[in-house]
Amino acid sequence: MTKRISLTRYLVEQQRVDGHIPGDLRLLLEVVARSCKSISQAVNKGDLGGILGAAETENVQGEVQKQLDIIANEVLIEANEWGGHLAAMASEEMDSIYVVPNRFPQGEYLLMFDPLDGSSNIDVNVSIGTIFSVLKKGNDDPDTIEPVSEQDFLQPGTQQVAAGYCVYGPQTTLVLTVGDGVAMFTLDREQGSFVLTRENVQIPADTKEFAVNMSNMRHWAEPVKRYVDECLAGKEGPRGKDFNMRWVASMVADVHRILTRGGVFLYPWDKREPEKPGKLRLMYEANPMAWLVEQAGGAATNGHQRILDIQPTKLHERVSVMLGSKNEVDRLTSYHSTL
Ligand SMILES: O=P(O)(O)OC[C@H]1O[C@](O)(COP(=O)(O)O)[C@@H](O)[C@@H]1O
Ligand SMILES: [Mg+2]
Ligand SMILES: [Mg+2]
Repeated sequence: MTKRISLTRYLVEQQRVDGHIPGDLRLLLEVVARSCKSISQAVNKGDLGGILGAAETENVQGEVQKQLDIIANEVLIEANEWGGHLAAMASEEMDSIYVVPNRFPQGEYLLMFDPLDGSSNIDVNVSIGTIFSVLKKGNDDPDTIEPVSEQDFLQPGTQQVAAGYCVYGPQTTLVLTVGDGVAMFTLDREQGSFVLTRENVQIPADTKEFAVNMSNMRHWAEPVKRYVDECLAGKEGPRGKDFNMRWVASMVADVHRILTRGGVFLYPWDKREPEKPGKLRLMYEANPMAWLVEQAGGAATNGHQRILDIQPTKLHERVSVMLGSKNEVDRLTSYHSTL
């Protein structure tokens, strides 16, 4: 029988044997994983838990919140605030940062999350997830301790010390990187623990599968139109091969498929709201996914710049996203520089 490695053991090994993460970060990630387990339980209850449907509120982005958006946000805040490893948190569902109250032990990390990604899929029983990213508070000098502010969060994705997501689908799977490749853990519901099921995940450099919301095609910029047109032209077109298309409308599920079997995911800028760089949020959607994809040998760009190099200017900053199989992302980048 093959040895089962729990998430806890994997993290201990990352800390002790490989020296990749400090003890504080390990404990923080365990709390995040426990929160995902609770969210998974709430998600699984569905109608039985009375938690489906919209809440009567909007988030800072003007999107109608679902009850589960709010529940997942509360689970993450409540579980993490007393853990002792965090200075502050930020979420898609909160206008500004949440500073850990000083009645709780303080830590040096900053946790950001999209508590429930793919909200439009909650009520129709399609995969959804939680995305998270961990940064270190910039100022470590104990003599000049300043209160944590939004400014502390505005670090490029290259500064992440851990990132991942948990997808609530037919299985609940937590996917994680601490900068040492990508590992996947499946929730064993009977045992109540995450078990390592894939290590050293690799995205093939080439693919025949793309993911994009085609209904927006008429709004896209020329380079994206060209790329998708060429995929659609199939064997008879310049690519000389047929492509398949998938669009779950939950970024977690689409990225999970790409990490599992390759592909390319696009949520590009479009002219419906030309002043916004894109729909997805840089800090807690694009950055963690971009790091996971790069750690698996793929690439992630906004068309002009590597996503992880973008210097954020605000917490809820948006970004155009193209990520996945490296050769496809490189092709998209080249189309942006020539058109
Ligand atoms: O409905 P659209 O326009 O295709 O958008 C789908 C995209 O929006 C998102 O749902 C945004 O996430 P939230 O549900 O967290 O707002 C992505 O997960 C997904 O890729
Ligand atoms: Mg989201
Ligand atoms: Mg969300």
